[in-house]
Amino acid sequence: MDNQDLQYHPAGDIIVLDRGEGTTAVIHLHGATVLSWKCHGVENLYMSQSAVFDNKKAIRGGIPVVFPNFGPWPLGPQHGFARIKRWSIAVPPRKDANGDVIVLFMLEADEETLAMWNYKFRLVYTVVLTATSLMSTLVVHNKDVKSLGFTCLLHTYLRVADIKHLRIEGLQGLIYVDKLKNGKEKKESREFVTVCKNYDRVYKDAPKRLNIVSGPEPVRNIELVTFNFPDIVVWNPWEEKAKEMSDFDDDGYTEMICVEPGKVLVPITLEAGQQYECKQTLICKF
Ligand SMILES: O=P(O)(O)OC[C@H]1O[C@H](O)[C@H](O)[C@@H](O)[C@@H]1O
Repeated sequence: MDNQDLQYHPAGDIIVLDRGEGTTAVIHLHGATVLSWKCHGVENLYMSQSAVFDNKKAIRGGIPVVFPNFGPWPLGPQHGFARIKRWSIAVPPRKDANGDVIVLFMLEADEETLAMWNYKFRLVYTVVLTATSLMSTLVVHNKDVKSLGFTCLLHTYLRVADIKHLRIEGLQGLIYVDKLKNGKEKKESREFVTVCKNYDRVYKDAPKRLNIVSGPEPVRNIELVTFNFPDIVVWNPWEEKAKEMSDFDDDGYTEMICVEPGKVLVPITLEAGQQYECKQTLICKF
């Protein structure tokens, strides 16, 4: 997304973090969705050209926040409501002594969320832009007098130069749940995970560091470092499914991969007053 595109959004919806030298992040208050993360002028996130910005639908691309449920849900919309609620700015963007830019967003229970999920909660989402990284920290607070259970995930759409040259390093030996085979479990034998078809797998107990490399020119290498996100979802809809989604470009699957750190296979239970912190750091390796 370039700055010109931002003109299409109503004023006040968009937060721009600018660290200088072409390193920027753009965040939409709808879902606190990170729309763009550029490192020295190079965009690292995929945003569908057909994404809908109506402050209703989840934004197709960037980093939507999934809470309180990953996947289909009897109580509300797929992937929960956090990605389709308007977040508030808890602390406006500011630069720290290193020149890094930090902003904090907040989402709390309201009439609409209580009607589908009857728990008082507070989410605090911190985004930090450094010279080479984008850190996203989600803290879930139980503000209720009863315990609550949830799953959560950062639905990170990475831009890849060409899906044919993608390899994800660090998943070898892990058990994964294949969502396209009725949740069948299998062990990942490959040193580098490649994707050449509709792909929707949840890797269990993933290591805290993964590399997502794509090429050929320019070679993109993103390191993903996680905290309290034991599961990694890898998703690419491929050609046929991409065409079925009105907000997904027909050929978009060739230039994206979702690598989504989450806590999705075993829900978290928080007692009254407790909190859970989880974090992803994306590092641009040159
Ligand atoms: O279309 P959405 O609701 O945004 O979901 C997009 C995708 O999200 C995740 O990656 C899930 O594992 C997929 O099963 C799902 O299709």
